[in-house]
Amino acid sequence: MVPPLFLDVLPDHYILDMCAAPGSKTFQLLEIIHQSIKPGFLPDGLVIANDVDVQRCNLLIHQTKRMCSANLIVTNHEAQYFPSCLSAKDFTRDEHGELKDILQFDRVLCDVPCSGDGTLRKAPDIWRKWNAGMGNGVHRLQVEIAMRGITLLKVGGRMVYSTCSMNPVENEAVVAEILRRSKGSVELLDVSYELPELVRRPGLRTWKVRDRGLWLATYEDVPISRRGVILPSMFPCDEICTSKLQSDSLYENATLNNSEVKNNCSFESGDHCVTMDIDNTTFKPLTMDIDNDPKKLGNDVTLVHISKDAEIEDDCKVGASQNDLDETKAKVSSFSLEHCMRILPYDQNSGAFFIAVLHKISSPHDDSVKAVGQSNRRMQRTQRSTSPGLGSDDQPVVRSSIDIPQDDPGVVEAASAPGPTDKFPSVKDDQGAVETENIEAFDNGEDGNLETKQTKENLLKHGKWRGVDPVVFFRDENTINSIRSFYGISDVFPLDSHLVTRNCDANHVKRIYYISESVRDILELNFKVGQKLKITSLGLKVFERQASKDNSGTCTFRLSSEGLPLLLPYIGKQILSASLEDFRHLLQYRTIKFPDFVDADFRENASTLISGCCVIVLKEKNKEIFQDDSSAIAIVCWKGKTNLSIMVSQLDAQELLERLQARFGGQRASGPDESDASLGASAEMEVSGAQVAEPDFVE
Ligand SMILES: C[S@@+](CC[C@H](N)C(=O)[O-])C[C@H]1O[C@@H](n2cnc3c(N)ncnc32)[C@H](O)[C@@H]1O
Repeated sequence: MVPPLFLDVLPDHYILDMCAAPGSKTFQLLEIIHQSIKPGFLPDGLVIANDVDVQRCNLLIHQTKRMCSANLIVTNHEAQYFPSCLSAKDFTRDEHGELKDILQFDRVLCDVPCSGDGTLRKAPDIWRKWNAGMGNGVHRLQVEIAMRGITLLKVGGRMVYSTCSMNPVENEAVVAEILRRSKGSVELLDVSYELPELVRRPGLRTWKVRDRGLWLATYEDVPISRRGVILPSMFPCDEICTSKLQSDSLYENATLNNSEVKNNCSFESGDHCVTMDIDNTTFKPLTMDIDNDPKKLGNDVTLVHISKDAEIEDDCKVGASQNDLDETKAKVSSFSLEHCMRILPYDQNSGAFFIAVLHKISSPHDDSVKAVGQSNRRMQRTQRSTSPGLGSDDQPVVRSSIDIPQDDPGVVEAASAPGPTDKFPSVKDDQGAVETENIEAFDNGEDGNLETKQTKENLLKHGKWRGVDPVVFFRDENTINSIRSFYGISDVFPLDSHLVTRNCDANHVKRIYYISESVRDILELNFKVGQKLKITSLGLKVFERQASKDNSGTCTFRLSSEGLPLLLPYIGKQILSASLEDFRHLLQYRTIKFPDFVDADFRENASTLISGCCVIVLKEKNKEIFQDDSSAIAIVCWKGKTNLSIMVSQLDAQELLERLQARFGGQRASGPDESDASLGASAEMEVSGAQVAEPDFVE
């Protein structure tokens, strides 16, 4: 997947994947932070993978299990209200004046929900379902999520905004709105030199908005009745504006007049936007002459030439009457949106998708904090008095997974119509604002505001999220010591304060998870601020309670397969190496009686292990055990009175057998499933001298 590749991720980065499920990009991000790390070590960074849909979160947890990462937290929030965990009461600043104790990220991936028209190739039913309203319907949410991402981004950090749509309303319009709102503290990066092998096309700087069969060139063309649905930010510029910083010939013939704001300009003429001296009746807008010759596209992203007085080339005339097109002239965005990337299916046989790479240059200025907060409140008051109410449009309504009570004023505000001079309305950005902090300048509200009515309702009294098991540090010393001693886990490997469970009752803990230092820091911050993070899953499952038929002398917690790669280099007891032949037999027959092992030494050593969980490592190159080799293959087993059984699922065992075959060759191994079915599942089979027997642990 391409978007994560533009994030320029390092192993020590704190990364937020805002809309992460089903997790293919999260997986990639985890791979990147882990890739240069030695076995038994963890990167300093972490990934927080968030999704509003709890079922999709579960899918993500399942998908990312294969990464065996202790550096992952999965959360379940509406991304636009993702908490920054700032405790308004007791925040502090470090020596550089940066806020401490606040959740901010080096990298943010903002792979937002979109209309998905770029996935047509693999989802052909989109041909039937698609309509222009789909893009218009998600634009607001996309901006809100992206703005939240910018707020949560550290100064100097990078955010990638991506969709799998080609609709400019979901793409360039969102990026332009981010730049407009951030007033110079965020820049759109030109990454044409990064990933040169990727064929990409430049972002658009001009487009029209389609609504109910009409092509709309400016917000002024939007019928009053549609202004709750079609927003100013959907247009290249919701005023006739261009950047005074842009001194190139593109705009040199335009008469710039900083003092005049015409055309119901809805936002302040700041650093990035000045108005042109125009008259609505006589003005011929600057238009773009986009060279669409595919041969000249590709890596060259500086394709946009603007010729004064040229007519807009509207490449999407289907359904638009010529009148529509003649009467409305599309505006040109003042931002360098050509730095965005459009990836088209036929350039390199992929899906179509859009990527913009943003860089946070500075914290927003204090005055912009007030301006944004005040203008939103002003706007909301206007809306309260002018709102036509819900249900007045035919666009898809974007709702969160959390049911919003009908009487919630925020919802009415969100769906109501902004007046022509209103900025883009934001839901619930008005509750208890603390206007003194820079962090909220980009915000739909600062942390206190983000704890919306809905989330407060879901956060029960004692810092516990409804429907989610609490996260608790596992500090039961007796159990930790018994685990350490049973498996001979080296003191070098820290267990204290790295183990968590999802059960407050230490006596009934079933699973214990290992968390990296970075995850632990976030968790401690989360406790400090009253558990604002709704954590669905975290860390790496390392130990599981295991009942056995004979409990004498054994440890009540077995090792988990997921956690084994991390613990392997530190395990000193209950570990043996087996020859390829015996290892294969174990995988094939799952339980083998000691006399049936081929290697006499292994037979002897296995029978003298303490009953209970143990680890069998595949012996290679005559080395006895080489646990700290990243290519070491090991499985969790159970030593019974008379036999050894693997604690690996049938499917995983089969996959491992296939990998062994690919790596070492030899006959393709078949599991008992593929053997003579007439023997029956309970029958003892003799294949290559190995016998299937009953395991001694309770499954
Ligand atoms: C394009 S998909 C993300 C794909 C994902 N990044 C991947 O690579 O597998 C968009 C995701 O956004 C989630 N979503 C929709 N609205 C959301 C919101 N308000 N906050 C967070 N996630 C949201 C959807 O559940 C969906 O999983």
